[in-house]
Amino acid sequence: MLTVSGLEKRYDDVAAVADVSFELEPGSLAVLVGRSGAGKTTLLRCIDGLERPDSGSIRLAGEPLEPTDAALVFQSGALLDNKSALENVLDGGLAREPVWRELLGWHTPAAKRAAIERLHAVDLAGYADRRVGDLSGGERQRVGIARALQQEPRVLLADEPVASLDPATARAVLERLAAVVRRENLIGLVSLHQPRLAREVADRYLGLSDGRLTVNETATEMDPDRIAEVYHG
Ligand SMILES: Nc1ncnc2c1ncn2[C@@H]1O[C@H](COP(=O)(O)OP(=O)(O)OP(=O)(O)O)[C@@H](O)[C@H]1O
Repeated sequence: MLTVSGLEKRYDDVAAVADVSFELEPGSLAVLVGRSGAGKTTLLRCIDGLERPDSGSIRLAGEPLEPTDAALVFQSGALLDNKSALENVLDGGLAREPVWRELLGWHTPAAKRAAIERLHAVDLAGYADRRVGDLSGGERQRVGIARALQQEPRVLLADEPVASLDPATARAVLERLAAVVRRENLIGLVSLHQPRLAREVADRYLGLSDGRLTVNETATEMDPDRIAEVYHG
């Protein structure tokens, strides 16, 4: 269980995240919704350890969440175009390897095997040697997911992971992400701007408004009108 309690992050006089508390279960995908500026990115960055909250706590199974417990899916634009899909995925795991390996860019056979499995998990089994710059937007985004999985996270986070994709590709990428979360019993939290896609993958909705948590409901508790309201209100 991921337990966020009383989380607060301020930028000068703006509370980007204000007294936010919720719990998320392993094996389920929560969709984070809210208008532009509601605090979604800030919340995801706090959980990933990229921002230091001003107060509150983030715990995993009762222990403080370590930075290596969570991985944020890289935006596809942040991948290295001149490297292969496999190399981009392997780079995701570098933080877990000794510094000398990181400096030399050497990877163990076990890390390579794991990276190939990650590519397989996102339906890119035959793409290991393909240059990322030559892949489609949806394929690139799936490399981004595989790269995050290479960190062996228990919490998988993504900020607008399908924003730049056409609807059919966006659905395929999200379905793959949801399948991995469920199969590997991860705690998934993804911000999404598209209500229709959210309906297809969400196990739970978390809604932010001016930094405050205004929605925390399971997908089965939410009727379609309410989902529309959450997105527009
Ligand atoms: N580094 C920063 N310095 C100052 N203010 C910031 C910073 N990052 C975010 N903010 C402010 O915090 C609030 C929340 O921003 P955040 O990016 O978390 O919202 P968001 O819901 O992710 O928005 P969007 O959907 O547009 O990405 C906004 O008022 C924003 O201007």
